Amino acid sequence: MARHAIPDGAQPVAAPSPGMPLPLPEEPARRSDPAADPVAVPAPTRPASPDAVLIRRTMAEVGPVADKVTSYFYALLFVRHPDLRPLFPASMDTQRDRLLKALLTAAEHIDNTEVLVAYLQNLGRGHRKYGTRPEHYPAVGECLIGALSRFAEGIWDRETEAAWVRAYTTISQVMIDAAAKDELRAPAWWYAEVVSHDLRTPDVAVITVRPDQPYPFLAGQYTSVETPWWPRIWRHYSFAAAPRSDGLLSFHVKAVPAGWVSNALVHRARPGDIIRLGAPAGSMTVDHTTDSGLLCLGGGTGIAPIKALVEDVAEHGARRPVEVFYGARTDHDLYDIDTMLRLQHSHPWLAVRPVVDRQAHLQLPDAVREYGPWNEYDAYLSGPPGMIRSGVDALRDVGIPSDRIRHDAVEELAAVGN
Ligand SMILES: NC(=O)C1=CN([C@@H]2O[C@H](COP(=O)(O)OP(=O)(O)OC[C@H]3O[C@@H](n4cnc5c(N)ncnc54)[C@H](O)[C@@H]3O)[C@@H](O)[C@H]2O)C=CC1
Repeated sequence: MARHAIPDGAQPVAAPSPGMPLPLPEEPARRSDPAADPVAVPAPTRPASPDAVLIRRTMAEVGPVADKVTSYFYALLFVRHPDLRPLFPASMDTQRDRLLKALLTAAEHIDNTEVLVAYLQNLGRGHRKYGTRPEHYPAVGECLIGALSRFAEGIWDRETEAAWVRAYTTISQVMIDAAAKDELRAPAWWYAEVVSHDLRTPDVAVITVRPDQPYPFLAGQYTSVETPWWPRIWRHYSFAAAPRSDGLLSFHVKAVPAGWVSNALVHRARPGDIIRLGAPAGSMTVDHTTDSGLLCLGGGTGIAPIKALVEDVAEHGARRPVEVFYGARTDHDLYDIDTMLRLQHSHPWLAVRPVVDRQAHLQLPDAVREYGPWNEYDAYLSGPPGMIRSGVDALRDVGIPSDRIRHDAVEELAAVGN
């Protein structure tokens, strides 16, 4: 999927010790899958546990000074545990708010074990590529509690500390166990050689890489990418093709202002360069047990995973109707329209409708309302966060139930740093 830039994974968390804080968010959880996007799941209605009350009270207390808490936490961590500094990127800019976001997510779901565990397992697996080890967790926990107790001084007491210690202990154990299990079946990362680099517009490149060992994934998923020029800075990109027999993977990357990784990939990477890939993630995948139609909205480079989904349906041989709405600001930005039209030509069940903002005088989600009916369709959205939000609203309006609308997590998309 080559999603262009989805948020970047978190960096290593370091961590907890008996009782510490939480880890950083990592893989972008995409779409409305509880495991991927715990934030999307409604909070349970049963009364909060005493620990949850104390944890949420702490979060409310430190919320207004979140930046200070985060800076202090990292300062403590690096001063007390300098051996952990190399696990993090040289520049901590994009790293900073990841910790707090993870904390908020975990705190929000502290009583919702099923959702929290799925989220933390994903986080634990994703931390393998940072070199995070079980012995790092206590250090993170200790410094997290140190930072929280300082900035929540007014409400901090023994019970609050004990609640954080219990929560952090559980959190870190779930992450450690998930990483250990994953270690038995997959590498922590893959090296991949750039084999082609096709600059489609001045700022969009289609990049194809060859991983050093088999890379199993599903169409619609994404991965994390680290370039040799910005060590330990990882960004998420969707795979732009379904799994291929030659094992090659491709991504669509748009260079965005101040996007270190995206600019390096678009303007610097050349065949022969070696990048690193994290594990595949995301659940915006096709359910092959049904024969419902697929209604796909791809905005800009968000067309990448949509193309992978179309190829996936084609490979499964099912004649399911697939309708793709491909949105772009100008004709020129429809950089992959030829590929999509070729697919349409080969597959009678596929309809591709380009929607150019300036010509259509409307945006992608509005165009969908002019077609239909869509009640027999599953919907897939991929693109900028604003498009996902208004797209979900539009799709619900035309009668598609929420559980049939798939996309990566908007929170993560919004955090894309590129
Ligand atoms: N799996 C995913 O969800 C993926 C997401 N992306 C994300 O897609 C974005 C692509 O960026 P660009 O190519 O610059 O796209 P862009 O900003 O040029 O937007 C492309 C099209 O999306 C629609 N759109 C944009 N904002 C909208 C809004 N607020 N409401 C309704 N429709 C809207 C319009 O039709 C627009 O022409 C990046 O943010 C990237 O992170 C990219 C690949 C995969």
